[in-house]
Amino acid sequence: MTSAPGVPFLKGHGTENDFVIIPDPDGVLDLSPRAVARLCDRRAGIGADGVLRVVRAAAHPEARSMAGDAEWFMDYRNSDGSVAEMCGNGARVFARYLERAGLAEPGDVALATRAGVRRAHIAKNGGDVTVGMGSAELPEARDGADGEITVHAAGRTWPVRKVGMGNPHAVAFVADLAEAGRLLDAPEVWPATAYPDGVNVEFVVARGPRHVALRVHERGAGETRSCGTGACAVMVAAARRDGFDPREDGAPVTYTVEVPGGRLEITERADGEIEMTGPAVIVAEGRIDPALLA
Ligand SMILES: N[C@@H](CCC[C@H](N)C(=O)O)C(=O)O
Repeated sequence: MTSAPGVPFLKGHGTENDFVIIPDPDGVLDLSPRAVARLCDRRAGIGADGVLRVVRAAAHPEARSMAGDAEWFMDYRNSDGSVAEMCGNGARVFARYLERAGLAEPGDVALATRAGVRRAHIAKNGGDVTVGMGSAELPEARDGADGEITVHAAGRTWPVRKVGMGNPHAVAFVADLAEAGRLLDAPEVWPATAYPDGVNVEFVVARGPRHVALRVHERGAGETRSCGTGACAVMVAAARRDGFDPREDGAPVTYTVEVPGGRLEITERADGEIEMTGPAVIVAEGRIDPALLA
């Protein structure tokens, strides 16, 4: 019996942030930025916000040092082919893939990412996945000599809170999510020097006590239906705005973060660690025509 031609893939999503998953345990695939962009093209490719390549940590130069702590490396790429440090929704879908492929049991699994080792907990029977997202970096809102950081979209301007979740975020509180307009282009953040490597921008409204909703424009992907790291950045910015700081309060705080594609529960613990819980679904699997990867 001969095996079917093409490169195996799966398609999955977490709160409708969708991914092409490519198992490549030995790290032999040459996944160029062009190939990633073609895979993610919603008309000429499979279509996705990003690619999750599943590589044994020991087989990847960027992850080898983590191989003692995590067997699998999440090689995440944005839909334009660029590399990002971390993807929160992707981490849940990655864990779900490991479970489905028999590479991890329901329960705890460690994942190597470019932002470091992250620990996930996979609930039984296809239930939610929780990921330990690390702690947030919250520099002062003011950016040194450059003054206040602002974001501009649809002819309006808002101040932003700068938050690092392994990757960069600019969080703007708005009165209405529609104020940001259609977000066909990346919102402009000033000064550009505040984010030398580009930025993910979140617009946020309050929905109730410890309950917010967001829209996001992702670096390298455009407006998406959800962003896990973005939701964590928003949760921390909202918590500080509401007067919660678990490290000082000595008590955890949990927020519900609504995204266009669903909802996430996010807790900041007293030690600063942020835990995000949400769905992770695999919807299809198949084979990629090698011409698409050329
Ligand atoms: N959708 C992701 C974030 C993906 C990376 C981001 N676009 C970046 O370039 O930093 C998430 O769920 O966190």
